[in-house]
Amino acid sequence: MTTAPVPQTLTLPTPGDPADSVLVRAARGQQVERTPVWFMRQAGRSLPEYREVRADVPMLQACRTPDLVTEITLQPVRRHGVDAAIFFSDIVVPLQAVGVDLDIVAGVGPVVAEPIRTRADLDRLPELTPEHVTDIAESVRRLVSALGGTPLIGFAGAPFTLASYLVEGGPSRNHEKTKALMAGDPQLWHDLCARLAQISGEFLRVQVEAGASAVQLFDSWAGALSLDDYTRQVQQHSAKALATVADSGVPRIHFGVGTGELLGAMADAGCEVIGVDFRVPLAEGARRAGGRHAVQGNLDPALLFAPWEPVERAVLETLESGAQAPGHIFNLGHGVLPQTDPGVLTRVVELVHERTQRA
Ligand SMILES: Cc1c2[nH]c(c1CCC(=O)O)Cc1[nH]c(c(CCC(=O)O)c1C)Cc1[nH]c(c(CCC(=O)O)c1C)Cc1[nH]c(c(C)c1CCC(=O)O)C2
Repeated sequence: MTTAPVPQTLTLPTPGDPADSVLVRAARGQQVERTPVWFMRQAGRSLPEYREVRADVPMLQACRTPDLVTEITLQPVRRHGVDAAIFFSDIVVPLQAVGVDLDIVAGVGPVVAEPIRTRADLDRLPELTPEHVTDIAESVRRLVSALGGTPLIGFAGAPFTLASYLVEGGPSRNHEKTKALMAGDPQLWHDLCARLAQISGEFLRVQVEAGASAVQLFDSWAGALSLDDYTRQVQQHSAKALATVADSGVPRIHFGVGTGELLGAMADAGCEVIGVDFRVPLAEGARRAGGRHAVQGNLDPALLFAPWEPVERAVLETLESGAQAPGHIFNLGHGVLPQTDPGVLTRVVELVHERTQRA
């Protein structure tokens, strides 16, 4: 056993062109000299340097302050030497930007003051324009220049996951009000999702135009749906959000949790990479997606609390499974848990790089 490594001091900006980075090439299924690795929620409470800068600043205020967004986004890149930065923001930021009264409550998640459940409620939800999020474009531009050859991943929440927060009024285990609306008033449901697709798609476009090298659409809670409901009620709206940035040529990653039954339908929504959670082996995920997509994932984030040997074994098994897909971006099967030892994350990055390095 070696001791936990000291945080690396990676010098930014790194050399190179982010459009030609290992992350972007792996996403396109092209040859790479090593398997790229980054972690969902790599910026956040697992890092002491994050807790320090966030100490007196509410989450949404931090997301709208370019100095803080830039610093927090770069923290895990400097510390872990990951192959991509993910833009520090939240899926509810564009909703707040168009005027939805909401807050992110620590330990709970997004809480919406006036949930959207009627036609009149929907009429109060405007479309997103670039003017709503000039600070987001500014943060992205600063990051792209600070990162150099390291790609920045932009992101947005998918219509279903955003609708769940808006309709329920906050986090939900069963999504019962959302499913009741979907079944009880299909026209209102589709109109709500169409508005959310516009908002998500535009939020992605703003980030891509400011220089993001890839995007991820988070449909975190889509796994709560049957394949039939997903296909009839949700897929077309996620497809519309993803199509907004299709012409840009940046790779699109599509991810949700518990989506083993939905991977084919999510792949068909229009993406280059399918995110696979820890419940489905990557090779099987690639097969379910139709055999043409690169995969991203999928180490169980809870496993990082185990001793190093089983962690190492699982990383190697993940790499072996991922090698059978048309391309592999190493990640966790969901976000980094707040109590995770960041030293273990750094060791995972080193292990992935060491074991996959090719001449
Ligand atoms: C469902 C969802 C949300 N937000 C997001 C999703 C999709 C990803 C997923 O499935 O986890 C997306 C998100 N939220 C955040 C990021 C940052 C980038 C990164 O991955 O490093 C990303 C990509 C920051 C954040 N978003 C949030 C935090 C924690 C806030 C804090 O540090 O106080 C961070 C770093 C808050 C948030 N926001 C949301 C939740 C459930 C929570 C957690 C609440 C809690 O446990 O306190 C909604």
